[in-house]
Amino acid sequence: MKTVLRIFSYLGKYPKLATAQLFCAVIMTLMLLAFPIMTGVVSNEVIDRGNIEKLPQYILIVIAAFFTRDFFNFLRILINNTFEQKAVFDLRSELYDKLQRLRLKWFDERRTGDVMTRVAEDVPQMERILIDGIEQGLVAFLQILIVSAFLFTCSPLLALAALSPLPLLMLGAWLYTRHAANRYRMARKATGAMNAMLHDNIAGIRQIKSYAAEDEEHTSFNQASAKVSDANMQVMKAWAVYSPSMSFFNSIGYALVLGVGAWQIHNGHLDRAVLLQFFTIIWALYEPLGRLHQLNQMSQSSKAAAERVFTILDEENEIHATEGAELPTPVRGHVQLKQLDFSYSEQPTLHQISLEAQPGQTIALVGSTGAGKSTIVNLLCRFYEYDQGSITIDGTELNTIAKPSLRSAIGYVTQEAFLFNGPVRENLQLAKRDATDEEMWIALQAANANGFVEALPEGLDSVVGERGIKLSGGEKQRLSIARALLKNPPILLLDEATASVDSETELLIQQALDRLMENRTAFVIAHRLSTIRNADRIYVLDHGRVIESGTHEALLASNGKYASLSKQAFLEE
Ligand SMILES: Nc1ncnc2c1ncn2[C@@H]1O[C@H](COP(=O)(O)OP(=O)(O)OP(=O)(O)O)[C@@H](O)[C@H]1O
Repeated sequence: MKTVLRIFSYLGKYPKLATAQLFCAVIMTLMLLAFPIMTGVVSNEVIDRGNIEKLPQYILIVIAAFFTRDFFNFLRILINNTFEQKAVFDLRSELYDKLQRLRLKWFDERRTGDVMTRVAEDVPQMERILIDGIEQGLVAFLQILIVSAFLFTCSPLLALAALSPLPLLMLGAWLYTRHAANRYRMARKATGAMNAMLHDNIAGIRQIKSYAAEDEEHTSFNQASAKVSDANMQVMKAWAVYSPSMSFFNSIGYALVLGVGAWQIHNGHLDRAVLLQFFTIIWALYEPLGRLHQLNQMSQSSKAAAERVFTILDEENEIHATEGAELPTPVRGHVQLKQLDFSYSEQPTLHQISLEAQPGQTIALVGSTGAGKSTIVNLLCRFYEYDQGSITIDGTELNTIAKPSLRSAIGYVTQEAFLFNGPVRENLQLAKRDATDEEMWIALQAANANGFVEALPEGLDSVVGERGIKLSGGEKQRLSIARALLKNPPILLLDEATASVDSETELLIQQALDRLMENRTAFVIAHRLSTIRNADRIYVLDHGRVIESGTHEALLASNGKYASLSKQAFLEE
């Protein structure tokens, strides 16, 4: 119930629309009474008393009432849809905003396809209760109230007969509702899992093809898909029992009204016209009951979807997502890590890391795979919160700085250059929203990327494809270097790409990187010997600890881990 009430709290944002809907619903429902009332009048005035001249005006009144009802229904549908679109938009926007502020750890533990299902499918699903809650629920509820009141004024005994199936209907609804939420939860979960698999497989379509794993993946997909079908079948089986049972209980009401009405007429306690009126309006009592059952079903489904959406909305934001200390400007770029400990889970990943970069220095991080180099960079970006120790930038403790302030001072060039599926221009403007074409060309030139961008069919407006699929590895790297140059941050984090490119491209990339590192503090997860040689200081990591540090020459001379690493292939020139 708490979840349903929370969904309804979204109504509060649009009180005018909600009131307008209510108004339309009341008018519409009142107009329903015109026909049975006029039937009674026609029966008395025209049929019994013979006032035939009044018939045309009575018929006109009936037509006018039907017109008014349908006109207000038209208005209600319009208002309802406006409301629906606004509410779905708001919620999706709130959810997206939240997603962007969640801790990275949260994403590490989730499947992208499932998160997408929550935004794209669960939001509209949960909104159905808002939309139909008003459209169906409100109208149905009003209709039941108004029609019942009318029936009681006509004949209390017949009205009681008409309403007698109500306890059975309520019992049925309660029985259905008790387990429905769980059935819907299973269905939403299965859909999320299937979409997660679909997302994974499409992202990895090259791997699937290259390993000729199409058939196996198809089988796995079918298994996930069958779970969705099974879960939906459970939902529909319960509905198949519930819906006709409720319809049967309604029908008992008709039989009772007929029996009690005929019996009363026989005993002279009831006018025939009243029984006639009952049969013209009684459908308007049972029809909304049917809608309330559908609404019950919908509210269970909405509830299950809403739980998945609210789980995200209730997650804690990453710390200092928007507020916190500001870095004193201009940022000089003095970065210091002192006795830093960190773990992703129970296993400790970094132990007692201490290192320092003076403003403008290049620091190379080297070490075998899994040693913790990327983790240090992740912590400098504050993608994760460190457990113990300290990181300072120009003397300000990193874990007190507001993320926008921190991240505007840091440029991060990842090993695999990630480009969004849009034009070159938009990919560059990610670094500087108001960058002019001239600024972009200067950055592209410095990154040795101007040549190939000029050669693209639409220059800056050429679309690069998903993850930059339409560009070569070397081109993507240079574009991401241009992006970092455009941002011009005082501190640079660089994870050098290991993928080999031809020597000409290598030279172009090396020049671009040299320009990028110039005049700023740079932490480089270095794979190229040239970068390492030029570094002011090299820190060698092993199993999450700094085991050596110094210049290239000094470290070679000490003949330790660095010397042995430098003989291995990953420190290639
Ligand atoms: N998001 C994560 N969640 C849990 N553990 C992680 C995560 N990222 C890395 N690790 C673990 O932390 C350890 C250090 O990983 P890290 O990526 O920092 O190493 P690295 O030195 O950059 O290695 P490589 O050169 O292979 O990229 C590894 O044991 C790794 O399995």
